[in-house]
Amino acid sequence: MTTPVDQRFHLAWFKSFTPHDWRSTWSGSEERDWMNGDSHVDFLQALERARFDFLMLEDSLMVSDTYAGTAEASLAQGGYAPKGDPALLASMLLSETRRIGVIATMSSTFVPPWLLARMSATIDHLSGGRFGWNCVTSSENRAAQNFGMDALPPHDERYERAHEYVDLVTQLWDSWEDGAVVMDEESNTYVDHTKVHPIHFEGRWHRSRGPLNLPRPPQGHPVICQAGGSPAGKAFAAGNADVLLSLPKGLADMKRYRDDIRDLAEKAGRDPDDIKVMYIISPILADTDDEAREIQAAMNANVEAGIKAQMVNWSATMEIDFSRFDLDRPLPDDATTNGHQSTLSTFRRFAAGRTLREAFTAYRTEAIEVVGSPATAADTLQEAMEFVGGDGFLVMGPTNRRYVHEITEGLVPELQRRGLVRTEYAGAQLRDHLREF
Ligand SMILES: Cc1cc2nc3c(=O)[nH]c(=O)nc-3n(C[C@H](O)[C@H](O)[C@H](O)COP(=O)(O)O)c2cc1C
Repeated sequence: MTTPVDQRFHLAWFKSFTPHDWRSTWSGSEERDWMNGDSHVDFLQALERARFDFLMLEDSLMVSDTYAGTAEASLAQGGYAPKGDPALLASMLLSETRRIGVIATMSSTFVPPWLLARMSATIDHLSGGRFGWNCVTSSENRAAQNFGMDALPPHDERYERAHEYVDLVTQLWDSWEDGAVVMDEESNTYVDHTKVHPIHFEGRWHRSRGPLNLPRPPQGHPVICQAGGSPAGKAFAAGNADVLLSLPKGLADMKRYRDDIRDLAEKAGRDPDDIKVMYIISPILADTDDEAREIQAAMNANVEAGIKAQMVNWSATMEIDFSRFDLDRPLPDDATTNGHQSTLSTFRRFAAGRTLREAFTAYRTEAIEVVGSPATAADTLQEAMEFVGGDGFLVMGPTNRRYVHEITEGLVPELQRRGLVRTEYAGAQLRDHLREF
């Protein structure tokens, strides 16, 4: 008898702790009240009812003034700042849910490793093992200047430092043996000191004596997430991450990217099945395919506003002033970044032979277009996973309640009926969800 192949894939959502969708007709009180966290709680509970693996909270550590040399456009847009601390929000959200995981972004370039190890271990304890760290090396000199540096270290050096950083953080998590807390009243011993070890870490970039001052986290090591796309970024991710957020476009690229990561992981001595590659989607859903196409057309109608928003956003992450460029000419060859290099190189390939206006009009962050009724959208996702081989999708879209429910109450039940996503959590911790299939 042959065992049926488990076709299931993973679902997660990407969000910022910002007034995310404040311009939408359907944002409700979110535009004013986002800072108290309540709407995020509702949002995460909806994702948990739909049995998502996790919510990923992005972060950046600055107010950008790259676009036209002023913070005006960036602050007016309200997309990059204001922004709250995602790890603190994660802690609140996890206390209001029971099974779903939350991954928060923290920078290996700016946060001292001992602090990061402690904060993530604390949240992992508070949540019974449902926390993850999105390990980024950060992308902006403006952020570096908030931490007393003149500029960021160069791109590839940041990944070298990050390798060492993860090694150090992992050793700190392991500095308490499992079972160090004995709570033995007879010998009046809460912690057995022979099971708690300094690490005496002496690296090229980082030093720490250790040990950490709290027991090993429930997951041992909280889940590590990464989104590197450059050669240095991919090597780092393949060696260290449990889950990858990726930017490839189209089925062939998606498959190539995943195969590449799995190869690199194997070369690093890891089981490739321990790494899940998630692809970005922004489904446009409606009762019928025609209606969904109409919504898409209406969304695309305001081209100029969309281009401006994209340029302001990328000016912030890449620290390239896109306002300098003539929209009716191609992207200049000398536009380079010390920030998101793979994002720029993907866009450069896409923009070849197009004016900037044409390129920005046609470019989408999503890996594949998902437009239609829940059944059509489910077909698209199913076919993509059959072609690529796994591992799942990261929804990046407006987080007003209406859109969230279209996904969680419309698309997900359709995927569940087809046996393509889970209907119940099998495990209690975030890594259990990721390794369930
Ligand atoms: C889905 C996704 C989410 C990301 N989130 C963040 C983030 O929250 N903070 C950050 O500084 N960088 C973030 N990045 C940028 C990545 O860490 C990385 O710098 C970028 O993908 C470019 O890869 P590279 O550094 O290897 O060139 C994200 C990238 C992707 C694709």
